[in-house]
Amino acid sequence: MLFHSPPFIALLLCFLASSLCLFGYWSGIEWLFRPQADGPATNIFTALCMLLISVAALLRPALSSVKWALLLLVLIFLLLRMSGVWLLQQISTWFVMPAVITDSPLFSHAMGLNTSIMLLLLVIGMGCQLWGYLRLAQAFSFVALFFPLQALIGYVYQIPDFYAEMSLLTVTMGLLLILANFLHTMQVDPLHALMSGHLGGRLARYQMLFGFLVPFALGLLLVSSFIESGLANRFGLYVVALIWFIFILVTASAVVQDKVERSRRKMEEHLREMATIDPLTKLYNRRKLIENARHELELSKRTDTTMWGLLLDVDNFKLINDTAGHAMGDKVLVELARVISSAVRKIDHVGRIGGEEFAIVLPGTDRDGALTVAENLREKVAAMWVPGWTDSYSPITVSIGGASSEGRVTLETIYTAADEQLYAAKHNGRNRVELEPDPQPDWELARQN
Ligand SMILES: Nc1nc2c(ncn2[C@@H]2O[C@H](COP(=O)(O)OP(=O)(O)OP(=O)(O)O)[C@@H](O)[C@H]2O)c(=O)[nH]1
Repeated sequence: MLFHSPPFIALLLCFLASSLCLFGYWSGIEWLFRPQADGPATNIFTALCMLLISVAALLRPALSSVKWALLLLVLIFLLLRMSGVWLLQQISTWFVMPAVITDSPLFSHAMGLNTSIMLLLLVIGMGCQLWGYLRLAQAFSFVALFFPLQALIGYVYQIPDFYAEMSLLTVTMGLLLILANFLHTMQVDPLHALMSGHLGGRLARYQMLFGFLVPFALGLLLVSSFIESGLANRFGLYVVALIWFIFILVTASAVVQDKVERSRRKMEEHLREMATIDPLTKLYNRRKLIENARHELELSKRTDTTMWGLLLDVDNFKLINDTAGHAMGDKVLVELARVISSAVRKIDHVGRIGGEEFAIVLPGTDRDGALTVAENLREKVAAMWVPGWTDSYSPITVSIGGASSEGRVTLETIYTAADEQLYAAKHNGRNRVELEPDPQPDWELARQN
């Protein structure tokens, strides 16, 4: 399961790379800490800091005090390095390192300044992350990205000033830690907007890719002439600045676009809700219920099953309005909707199709099932408690009429039959359920006519 988590893989790789690097120092295997012969090496403290940071990030969130302690240790190393403290250089000589390394003219006690700044930004970013300031954490990682990116361009363009003492190994580990930090803070903007699956995000990702590749590739074509003219440094800086500028521009536009898209989606959702949901009871409105019922009818024809339709009407509802006011009537309707919804199955459809009239569609149900549901509903409504009405006046009751889809082809005929049963329930004294005893098929009705 852990291997499905990208930050875990990035952190593990960083952990392994830094461990191997330290092992290289200990065992005298130079290529483990100096990936290019005669090129810059990953300093022993850089490897140690990378190791501590990756361990801190890999630890479970519950071990936050250990995480803080490790980060603090790294911070102390970095501050000592940046203030040029002699002590740090001395400490490195205490490490048991083969003389072949320490005697080499290429051996350096000091971590490169660009590496120190990158690590400092990463540590601060991780601290923000632990504190819960994810956006700030992301911003620090974003700025930290500048250093390995600049070094990488330096390596490709062969401008030593650009990578200075940052080895390719340090570049890789730095990129892995930045990637892990990004993945940890993915749920907040601007990264969230950049990674969004919607059009804005997708477009921004392409823009980002080309915004990097195009200046980078053009620079690669032109850099040799600049090296000859001695202006390679300035040209390299121009390319890095250009890439950075494009990154910022694309990120900002992705955030704005994402915001616009989010509000558009919200509006669409609102409109869809308005078109299908009854605002008072939050049940389906008449239109949507009819649409669902038609769909269920077609399905029942295909699967050769029976569907039942119930019509439910509040008894003497006018009395509630006239006695306790319209607001009380609304309150009763809302409570009624809650009771009906909780009394039916998830696959049933409930809608408010008129003032105090509700309809329930019961797919795959026979007469006994429909009767059980209808009686259960009637009883539940009669036991319903609405403060201000049932405690002062009378219980609320409903009349229910029902008809089945058996032998019927259209929804209208089911509705008419159910309405007749509802009328009968009202006529026979209210607070009653009347279901058609023997649904008459259309062809029989036609024959009778
Ligand atoms: N509070 C409230 N009242 C509504 C709403 N829609 C319709 N009504 C009222 O519901 C009442 C329906 O009254 P009638 O059709 O006479 O039915 P009834 O009083 O329930 O009588 P029976 O159905 O015969 O038992 C009317 O007074 C409508 O104004 C609504 O959304 N809120």
